Amino acid sequence: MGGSCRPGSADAESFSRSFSRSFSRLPGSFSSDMQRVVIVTGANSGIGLALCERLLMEDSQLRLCLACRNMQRAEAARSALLTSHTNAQVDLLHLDVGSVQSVLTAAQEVKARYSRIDFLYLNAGIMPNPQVNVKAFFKGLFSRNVINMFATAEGLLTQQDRINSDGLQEVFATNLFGHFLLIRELEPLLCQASQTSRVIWTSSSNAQRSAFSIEDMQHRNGTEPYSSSKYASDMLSLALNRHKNKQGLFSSVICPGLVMTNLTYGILPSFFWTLIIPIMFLIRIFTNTFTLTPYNGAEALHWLFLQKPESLDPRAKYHSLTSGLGKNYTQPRQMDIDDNISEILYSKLLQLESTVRGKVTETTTADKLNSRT
Ligand SMILES: NC(=O)C1=CN([C@@H]2O[C@H](COP(=O)(O)OP(=O)(O)OC[C@H]3O[C@@H](n4cnc5c(N)ncnc54)[C@H](OP(=O)(O)O)[C@@H]3O)[C@@H](O)[C@H]2O)C=CC1
Ligand SMILES: CC(C)CCC[C@@H](C)[C@H]1CC[C@H]2C3=C(CC[C@]12C)[C@@]1(C)CCC(=O)C[C@@H]1CC3
Repeated sequence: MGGSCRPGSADAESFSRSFSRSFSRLPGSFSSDMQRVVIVTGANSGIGLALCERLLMEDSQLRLCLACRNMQRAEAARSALLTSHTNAQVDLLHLDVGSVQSVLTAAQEVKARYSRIDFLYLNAGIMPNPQVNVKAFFKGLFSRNVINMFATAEGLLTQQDRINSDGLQEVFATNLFGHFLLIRELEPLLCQASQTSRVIWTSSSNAQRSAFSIEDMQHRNGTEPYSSSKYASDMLSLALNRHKNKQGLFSSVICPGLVMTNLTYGILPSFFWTLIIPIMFLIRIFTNTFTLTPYNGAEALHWLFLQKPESLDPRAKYHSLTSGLGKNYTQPRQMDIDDNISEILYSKLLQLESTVRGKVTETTTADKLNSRT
Protein backbone atom coordinates (compact mmCIF):
# COMPACT_ATOMS: atom_id res chain seq x y z
CA MET A 1 0.00 0.00 0.00
CA GLY A 2 1.08 3.56 -0.58
CA GLY A 3 2.23 4.82 2.81
CA SER A 4 0.02 7.51 4.26
CA CYS A 5 1.34 10.95 5.18
CA ARG A 6 1.70 11.46 8.91
CA PRO A 7 -0.14 14.38 10.49
CA GLY A 8 1.80 16.09 13.29
CA SER A 9 0.92 15.44 16.96
CA ALA A 10 0.86 18.06 19.76
CA ASP A 11 4.12 17.16 21.51
CA ALA A 12 7.67 18.48 21.74
CA GLU A 13 8.80 16.22 18.94
CA SER A 14 6.02 17.49 16.69
CA PHE A 15 6.95 21.12 17.52
CA SER A 16 10.55 20.52 16.57
CA ARG A 17 9.43 18.73 13.37
CA SER A 18 7.15 21.55 12.29
CA PHE A 19 9.83 24.11 13.17
CA SER A 20 12.41 22.32 11.07
CA ARG A 21 9.88 21.99 8.24
CA SER A 22 9.17 25.74 8.20
CA PHE A 23 12.90 26.32 8.24
CA SER A 24 13.49 23.90 5.37
CA ARG A 25 10.81 25.68 3.36
CA LEU A 26 12.93 28.80 3.06
CA PRO A 27 14.13 29.11 -0.56
CA GLY A 28 17.27 27.14 -1.15
CA SER A 29 17.66 26.42 2.56
CA PHE A 30 18.84 22.87 3.14
CA SER A 31 21.62 21.64 5.23
CA SER A 32 24.76 21.14 3.15
CA ASP A 33 25.23 17.59 4.43
CA MET A 34 21.86 16.72 2.93
CA GLN A 35 22.17 16.30 -0.78
CA ARG A 36 19.00 17.13 -2.68
CA VAL A 37 17.51 14.15 -4.52
CA VAL A 38 15.80 14.72 -7.87
CA ILE A 39 14.11 11.95 -9.85
CA VAL A 40 13.15 12.49 -13.50
CA THR A 41 10.97 9.99 -15.40
CA GLY A 42 11.59 9.70 -19.15
CA ALA A 43 15.01 11.29 -18.62
CA ASN A 44 16.87 9.62 -21.47
CA SER A 45 15.78 11.95 -24.27
CA GLY A 46 14.06 15.17 -25.28
CA ILE A 47 12.76 17.52 -22.60
CA GLY A 48 13.62 15.15 -19.72
CA LEU A 49 17.29 14.94 -20.72
CA ALA A 50 17.51 18.71 -21.32
CA LEU A 51 16.03 19.25 -17.84
CA CYS A 52 18.70 17.00 -16.28
CA GLU A 53 21.41 19.00 -18.03
CA ARG A 54 19.92 22.27 -16.78
CA LEU A 55 19.50 20.97 -13.22
CA LEU A 56 23.14 19.92 -13.05
CA MET A 57 24.16 23.33 -14.37
CA GLU A 58 22.14 24.86 -11.53
CA ASP A 59 23.36 22.55 -8.77
CA SER A 60 26.21 20.17 -9.51
CA GLN A 61 25.87 18.66 -5.99
CA LEU A 62 22.46 17.15 -6.75
CA ARG A 63 21.77 13.47 -6.54
CA LEU A 64 20.03 13.02 -9.87
CA CYS A 65 18.16 9.83 -10.71
CA LEU A 66 17.24 9.04 -14.32
CA ALA A 67 14.14 6.81 -14.23
CA CYS A 68 13.88 5.15 -17.64
CA ARG A 69 12.36 2.06 -19.25
CA ASN A 70 15.31 1.39 -21.56
CA MET A 71 18.57 0.98 -19.65
CA GLN A 72 20.78 1.25 -22.73
CA ARG A 73 19.33 4.65 -23.56
CA ALA A 74 19.51 5.59 -19.88
CA GLU A 75 23.20 4.67 -19.79
CA ALA A 76 23.84 6.77 -22.91
CA ALA A 77 22.05 9.74 -21.30
CA ARG A 78 24.09 9.32 -18.12
CA SER A 79 27.35 9.30 -20.10
CA ALA A 80 26.28 12.45 -21.97
CA LEU A 81 25.52 14.22 -18.67
CA LEU A 82 28.80 13.12 -17.10
CA THR A 83 30.73 14.45 -20.10
CA SER A 84 29.76 18.00 -19.17
CA HIS A 85 29.44 17.44 -15.39
CA THR A 86 32.33 15.11 -14.57
CA ASN A 87 31.78 14.93 -10.81
CA ALA A 88 28.00 14.80 -10.83
CA GLN A 89 26.17 12.02 -9.07
CA VAL A 90 23.83 10.51 -11.65
CA ASP A 91 21.97 7.31 -10.76
CA LEU A 92 19.89 5.09 -13.03
CA LEU A 93 16.59 3.47 -12.15
CA HIS A 94 14.69 1.00 -14.28
CA LEU A 95 11.12 2.23 -14.53
CA ASP A 96 8.45 1.50 -17.09
CA VAL A 97 5.66 3.85 -15.96
CA GLY A 98 3.23 1.98 -18.19
CA SER A 99 3.60 -1.22 -16.14
CA VAL A 100 2.12 -1.62 -12.66
CA GLN A 101 4.68 -4.23 -11.60
CA SER A 102 7.59 -2.11 -12.84
CA VAL A 103 6.32 0.94 -10.90
CA LEU A 104 5.98 -1.10 -7.69
CA THR A 105 9.45 -2.61 -8.06
CA ALA A 106 11.06 0.75 -8.93
CA ALA A 107 9.40 2.42 -5.94
CA GLN A 108 10.83 -0.25 -3.60
CA GLU A 109 14.26 0.44 -5.06
CA VAL A 110 13.86 4.21 -4.56
CA LYS A 111 12.83 3.69 -0.92
CA ALA A 112 15.86 1.46 -0.36
CA ARG A 113 18.26 3.96 -1.98
CA TYR A 114 17.12 7.37 -0.79
CA SER A 115 15.94 8.84 2.50
CA ARG A 116 14.37 11.91 0.84
CA ILE A 117 12.97 13.09 -2.48
CA ASP A 118 13.11 16.82 -3.13
CA PHE A 119 11.78 16.82 -6.68
CA LEU A 120 9.95 14.14 -8.63
CA TYR A 121 9.59 15.21 -12.27
CA LEU A 122 6.79 13.22 -13.92
CA ASN A 123 7.90 13.73 -17.48
CA ALA A 124 7.64 10.39 -19.32
CA GLY A 125 4.91 10.47 -21.92
CA ILE A 126 3.72 8.90 -25.14
CA MET A 127 1.55 9.81 -28.10
CA PRO A 128 1.16 6.57 -30.07
CA ASN A 129 0.15 6.52 -33.76
CA PRO A 130 -0.70 10.20 -34.09
CA GLN A 131 -2.71 11.38 -37.10
CA VAL A 132 -2.94 15.02 -38.20
CA ASN A 133 -6.35 16.04 -39.50
CA VAL A 134 -5.17 17.82 -42.68
CA LYS A 135 -8.64 19.17 -43.52
CA ALA A 136 -9.02 20.71 -40.05
CA PHE A 137 -5.48 22.13 -40.35
CA PHE A 138 -6.23 24.03 -43.60
CA LYS A 139 -9.62 25.12 -42.32
CA GLY A 140 -7.95 26.44 -39.14
CA LEU A 141 -5.19 28.12 -41.12
CA PHE A 142 -7.68 30.54 -42.68
CA SER A 143 -9.74 31.09 -39.55
CA ARG A 144 -9.47 33.63 -36.74
CA ASN A 145 -8.50 30.73 -34.48
CA VAL A 146 -5.19 30.11 -36.25
CA ILE A 147 -2.87 31.18 -33.40
CA ASN A 148 -4.77 29.04 -30.92
CA MET A 149 -4.60 26.11 -33.35
CA PHE A 150 -0.80 26.33 -33.54
CA ALA A 151 -0.51 26.74 -29.78
CA THR A 152 -2.84 23.92 -28.70
CA ALA A 153 -3.40 21.70 -31.79
CA GLU A 154 -7.06 21.71 -30.78
CA GLY A 155 -9.05 19.52 -33.17
CA LEU A 156 -5.92 18.62 -35.15
CA LEU A 157 -4.62 15.42 -33.63
CA THR A 158 -6.00 11.95 -32.98
CA GLN A 159 -4.19 8.83 -31.76
CA GLN A 160 -4.76 5.09 -31.76
CA ASP A 161 -4.58 3.70 -28.25
CA ARG A 162 -4.49 0.06 -27.10
CA ILE A 163 -4.92 -2.03 -23.98
CA ASN A 164 -1.69 -2.93 -22.18
CA SER A 165 -0.81 -6.12 -20.28
CA ASP A 166 -2.38 -4.73 -17.07
CA GLY A 167 -5.69 -4.31 -18.92
CA LEU A 168 -5.38 -0.49 -18.89
CA GLN A 169 -5.44 1.94 -21.82
CA GLU A 170 -1.77 2.45 -22.66
CA VAL A 171 -1.76 6.25 -22.91
CA PHE A 172 -3.68 6.66 -19.64
CA ALA A 173 -1.42 4.09 -17.94
CA THR A 174 1.80 5.76 -19.10
CA ASN A 175 0.99 9.45 -18.99
CA LEU A 176 -1.14 9.40 -15.84
CA PHE A 177 -1.82 6.26 -13.83
CA GLY A 178 1.76 4.90 -13.60
CA HIS A 179 2.86 8.27 -12.27
CA PHE A 180 -0.05 8.37 -9.81
CA LEU A 181 0.88 4.92 -8.51
CA LEU A 182 4.50 6.01 -8.20
CA ILE A 183 3.49 9.01 -6.07
CA ARG A 184 1.32 6.77 -3.88
CA GLU A 185 4.15 4.30 -3.39
CA LEU A 186 6.64 7.05 -2.61
CA GLU A 187 4.41 8.89 -0.13
CA PRO A 188 6.58 7.85 2.82
CA LEU A 189 9.42 9.85 1.23
CA LEU A 190 7.34 12.58 -0.40
CA CYS A 191 5.30 13.40 2.70
CA GLN A 192 7.97 13.62 5.40
CA ALA A 193 7.39 15.96 8.30
CA SER A 194 10.93 17.31 8.13
CA GLN A 195 10.88 18.70 4.59
CA THR A 196 8.79 19.71 1.59
CA SER A 197 8.75 17.67 -1.59
CA ARG A 198 7.62 18.62 -5.06
CA VAL A 199 6.06 16.69 -7.93
CA ILE A 200 6.10 18.40 -11.31
CA TRP A 201 4.07 17.10 -14.27
CA THR A 202 5.03 17.69 -17.88
CA SER A 203 1.56 18.42 -19.19
CA SER A 204 0.67 20.07 -22.49
CA SER A 205 -1.26 22.90 -24.10
CA ASN A 206 -3.06 20.04 -25.85
CA ALA A 207 -4.74 19.11 -22.53
CA GLN A 208 -8.38 19.81 -23.31
CA ARG A 209 -11.44 19.64 -21.13
CA SER A 210 -13.55 18.55 -24.13
CA ALA A 211 -11.36 15.46 -24.65
CA PHE A 212 -11.85 14.20 -21.08
CA SER A 213 -14.85 12.42 -19.64
CA ILE A 214 -15.01 11.43 -15.98
CA GLU A 215 -17.20 8.45 -16.96
CA ASP A 216 -14.39 7.26 -19.24
CA MET A 217 -11.21 8.50 -17.51
CA GLN A 218 -9.05 6.00 -19.42
CA HIS A 219 -10.46 7.31 -22.72
CA ARG A 220 -11.46 3.85 -23.95
CA ASN A 221 -14.05 5.29 -26.32
CA GLY A 222 -12.42 8.36 -27.83
CA THR A 223 -9.74 9.27 -30.35
CA GLU A 224 -7.82 11.84 -28.24
CA PRO A 225 -6.26 9.76 -25.44
CA TYR A 226 -3.21 12.05 -25.25
CA SER A 227 -5.25 15.20 -24.74
CA SER A 228 -7.45 13.39 -22.22
CA SER A 229 -4.49 12.05 -20.22
CA LYS A 230 -2.83 15.48 -20.07
CA TYR A 231 -6.07 17.14 -18.93
CA ALA A 232 -6.37 14.42 -16.28
CA SER A 233 -2.84 15.20 -15.05
CA ASP A 234 -3.79 18.88 -14.67
CA MET A 235 -6.80 17.87 -12.56
CA LEU A 236 -4.83 15.36 -10.53
CA SER A 237 -2.21 17.97 -9.70
CA LEU A 238 -4.89 20.23 -8.26
CA ALA A 239 -6.36 17.36 -6.22
CA LEU A 240 -2.92 16.38 -4.93
CA ASN A 241 -2.36 19.92 -3.68
CA ARG A 242 -5.72 19.84 -1.93
CA HIS A 243 -4.94 16.53 -0.20
CA LYS A 244 -1.22 16.71 0.41
CA ASN A 245 -0.03 20.31 0.89
CA LYS A 246 -0.50 20.04 4.65
CA GLN A 247 1.81 17.06 4.61
CA GLY A 248 4.54 18.94 2.76
CA LEU A 249 3.88 17.68 -0.78
CA PHE A 250 3.33 20.27 -3.54
CA SER A 251 2.34 19.53 -7.13
CA SER A 252 2.68 21.72 -10.25
CA VAL A 253 2.06 21.32 -13.98
CA ILE A 254 3.96 22.78 -16.89
CA CYS A 255 3.60 22.98 -20.64
CA PRO A 256 6.87 22.88 -22.58
CA GLY A 257 5.42 24.35 -25.80
CA LEU A 258 6.01 22.70 -29.17
CA VAL A 259 9.42 21.02 -28.98
CA MET A 260 11.30 18.99 -31.58
CA THR A 261 11.74 15.59 -29.91
CA ASN A 262 11.10 11.91 -30.65
CA LEU A 263 7.47 12.59 -29.77
CA THR A 264 7.03 15.25 -32.47
CA TYR A 265 9.08 13.18 -34.96
CA GLY A 266 6.36 10.57 -34.50
CA ILE A 267 3.77 13.09 -35.72
CA LEU A 268 5.63 14.23 -38.84
CA PRO A 269 9.02 12.93 -40.05
CA SER A 270 12.13 14.81 -38.89
CA PHE A 271 13.08 15.86 -42.46
CA PHE A 272 9.70 17.62 -42.76
CA TRP A 273 10.27 19.53 -39.52
CA THR A 274 13.76 20.48 -40.75
CA LEU A 275 12.31 21.77 -44.03
CA ILE A 276 9.78 23.99 -42.29
CA ILE A 277 12.14 25.43 -39.65
CA PRO A 278 11.96 28.97 -41.16
CA ILE A 279 8.15 28.80 -41.05
CA MET A 280 8.27 27.71 -37.43
CA PHE A 281 10.53 30.63 -36.47
CA LEU A 282 8.03 32.89 -38.22
CA ILE A 283 5.11 31.35 -36.29
CA ARG A 284 7.08 31.85 -33.05
CA ILE A 285 6.72 35.62 -33.53
CA PHE A 286 2.93 35.26 -33.19
CA THR A 287 2.78 32.47 -30.61
CA ASN A 288 5.63 32.21 -28.12
CA THR A 289 4.67 28.57 -27.59
CA PHE A 290 6.99 27.36 -30.39
CA THR A 291 9.90 26.77 -28.03
CA LEU A 292 11.33 24.22 -30.50
CA THR A 293 14.46 23.03 -28.63
CA PRO A 294 14.37 20.68 -25.61
CA TYR A 295 16.48 23.23 -23.69
CA ASN A 296 13.84 25.94 -24.23
CA GLY A 297 11.02 23.47 -23.57
CA ALA A 298 12.55 22.64 -20.16
CA GLU A 299 12.42 26.34 -19.13
CA ALA A 300 9.34 26.07 -16.88
CA LEU A 301 10.59 22.81 -15.33
CA HIS A 302 13.84 24.54 -14.45
CA TRP A 303 12.08 27.71 -13.27
CA LEU A 304 9.90 25.71 -10.88
CA PHE A 305 13.03 24.15 -9.39
CA LEU A 306 14.01 27.64 -8.23
CA GLN A 307 10.65 28.65 -6.72
CA LYS A 308 9.32 28.35 -3.19
CA PRO A 309 6.33 25.95 -3.38
CA GLU A 310 4.14 28.27 -1.28
CA SER A 311 4.53 31.01 -3.88
CA LEU A 312 3.00 28.87 -6.64
CA ASP A 313 -0.60 28.86 -7.81
CA PRO A 314 -2.09 25.33 -7.76
CA ARG A 315 -4.62 26.33 -10.44
CA ALA A 316 -1.95 27.61 -12.85
CA LYS A 317 -0.13 25.78 -15.59
CA TYR A 318 3.40 27.12 -15.99
CA HIS A 319 4.25 27.58 -19.67
CA SER A 320 7.73 27.53 -21.18
CA LEU A 321 7.69 30.32 -23.76
CA THR A 322 10.26 31.62 -26.24
CA SER A 323 9.91 35.06 -27.80
CA GLY A 324 10.48 35.85 -31.47
CA LEU A 325 13.96 37.07 -30.47
CA GLY A 326 14.73 33.76 -28.75
CA LYS A 327 14.29 34.87 -25.12
CA ASN A 328 13.05 32.15 -22.76
CA TYR A 329 10.63 32.81 -19.95
CA THR A 330 7.94 31.12 -17.83
CA GLN A 331 4.36 32.34 -17.64
CA PRO A 332 1.52 31.00 -15.46
CA ARG A 333 -1.87 30.59 -17.14
CA GLN A 334 -5.08 29.60 -15.35
CA MET A 335 -6.30 26.06 -16.02
CA ASP A 336 -9.91 25.36 -16.93
CA ILE A 337 -10.66 22.89 -14.10
CA ASP A 338 -13.75 21.99 -12.11
CA ASP A 339 -12.91 21.24 -8.44
CA ASN A 340 -15.62 18.58 -8.16
CA ILE A 341 -14.46 16.66 -11.22
CA SER A 342 -10.85 16.78 -10.05
CA GLU A 343 -11.96 15.38 -6.68
CA ILE A 344 -13.96 12.59 -8.37
CA LEU A 345 -10.97 11.79 -10.57
CA TYR A 346 -8.77 11.52 -7.47
CA SER A 347 -11.12 9.05 -5.80
CA LYS A 348 -11.54 7.03 -9.02
CA LEU A 349 -7.76 6.76 -9.28
CA LEU A 350 -7.60 5.54 -5.67
CA GLN A 351 -10.22 2.92 -6.49
CA LEU A 352 -8.32 1.80 -9.58
CA GLU A 353 -5.15 1.66 -7.49
CA SER A 354 -6.75 -0.76 -5.05
CA THR A 355 -8.07 -2.89 -7.95
CA VAL A 356 -4.66 -3.20 -9.59
CA ARG A 357 -2.98 -3.90 -6.26
CA GLY A 358 -5.55 -6.68 -5.69
CA LYS A 359 -4.66 -8.17 -9.08
CA VAL A 360 -0.92 -8.02 -8.35
CA THR A 361 -1.48 -9.83 -5.02
CA GLU A 362 -3.65 -12.47 -6.76
CA THR A 363 -1.01 -13.07 -9.42
CA THR A 364 1.80 -13.31 -6.87
CA THR A 365 -0.19 -15.79 -4.76
CA ALA A 366 -1.07 -17.87 -7.82
CA ASP A 367 2.58 -17.87 -8.93
CA LYS A 368 3.71 -19.04 -5.48
CA LEU A 369 1.13 -21.86 -5.45
CA ASN A 370 2.11 -22.94 -8.97
CA SER A 371 5.78 -23.04 -8.07
CA ARG A 372 4.99 -25.33 -5.10
CA THR A 373 3.04 -27.88 -7.21
N1 LIG B 1 7.56 17.55 -27.65
C1 LIG B 1 6.52 18.36 -27.45
O1 LIG B 1 6.20 19.24 -28.28
C2 LIG B 1 5.73 18.24 -26.21
C3 LIG B 1 5.96 17.26 -25.26
N2 LIG B 1 5.21 17.20 -24.12
C4 LIG B 1 5.44 16.19 -23.11
O2 LIG B 1 6.81 16.21 -22.74
C5 LIG B 1 7.16 14.96 -22.17
C6 LIG B 1 8.50 14.53 -22.72
O3 LIG B 1 8.34 14.25 -24.10
P1 LIG B 1 9.40 14.64 -25.20
O4 LIG B 1 10.67 15.00 -24.59
O5 LIG B 1 8.76 15.59 -26.12
O6 LIG B 1 9.50 13.28 -26.02
P2 LIG B 1 10.54 12.09 -25.98
O7 LIG B 1 9.89 10.99 -26.72
O8 LIG B 1 11.88 12.55 -26.38
O9 LIG B 1 10.61 11.75 -24.43
C7 LIG B 1 9.69 10.94 -23.81
C8 LIG B 1 10.41 10.19 -22.71
O10 LIG B 1 9.45 9.40 -22.01
C9 LIG B 1 9.95 8.08 -21.96
N3 LIG B 1 8.88 7.10 -21.84
C10 LIG B 1 7.87 6.85 -22.69
N4 LIG B 1 7.13 5.84 -22.23
C11 LIG B 1 7.69 5.43 -21.08
C12 LIG B 1 7.40 4.42 -20.14
N5 LIG B 1 6.38 3.58 -20.31
N6 LIG B 1 8.18 4.30 -19.06
C13 LIG B 1 9.25 5.13 -18.88
N7 LIG B 1 9.59 6.08 -19.73
C14 LIG B 1 8.81 6.23 -20.83
C15 LIG B 1 10.74 7.91 -23.25
O11 LIG B 1 11.58 6.79 -23.17
P3 LIG B 1 12.02 5.96 -24.49
O12 LIG B 1 13.21 6.65 -25.04
O13 LIG B 1 12.32 4.60 -23.93
O14 LIG B 1 10.86 5.97 -25.42
C16 LIG B 1 11.45 9.23 -23.28
O15 LIG B 1 12.55 9.22 -22.42
C17 LIG B 1 6.01 14.02 -22.48
O16 LIG B 1 5.22 13.86 -21.33
C18 LIG B 1 5.22 14.76 -23.55
O17 LIG B 1 3.87 14.43 -23.53
C19 LIG B 1 4.21 18.12 -23.88
C20 LIG B 1 3.94 19.10 -24.77
C21 LIG B 1 4.68 19.26 -26.01
C1 LIG C 1 3.67 24.67 -40.69
C2 LIG C 1 3.74 23.70 -39.56
C3 LIG C 1 4.10 24.33 -38.29
C4 LIG C 1 2.56 22.79 -39.56
C5 LIG C 1 2.50 21.82 -38.40
C6 LIG C 1 1.07 21.44 -38.10
C7 LIG C 1 0.91 20.50 -36.93
C8 LIG C 1 1.56 19.18 -37.22
C9 LIG C 1 1.38 21.14 -35.60
C10 LIG C 1 0.64 22.45 -35.32
C11 LIG C 1 0.53 22.57 -33.81
C12 LIG C 1 1.40 21.45 -33.29
C13 LIG C 1 1.34 21.00 -31.87
C14 LIG C 1 1.68 19.70 -31.53
C15 LIG C 1 2.03 18.71 -32.60
C16 LIG C 1 2.24 19.27 -33.99
C17 LIG C 1 1.19 20.33 -34.31
C18 LIG C 1 -0.16 19.68 -34.28
C19 LIG C 1 1.57 19.19 -30.10
C20 LIG C 1 0.24 18.51 -29.99
C21 LIG C 1 2.64 18.16 -29.75
C22 LIG C 1 2.48 17.58 -28.39
C23 LIG C 1 1.89 18.47 -27.38
O1 LIG C 1 1.79 18.07 -26.23
C24 LIG C 1 1.40 19.83 -27.69
C25 LIG C 1 1.70 20.32 -29.08
C26 LIG C 1 0.79 21.50 -29.45
C27 LIG C 1 1.07 22.04 -30.83
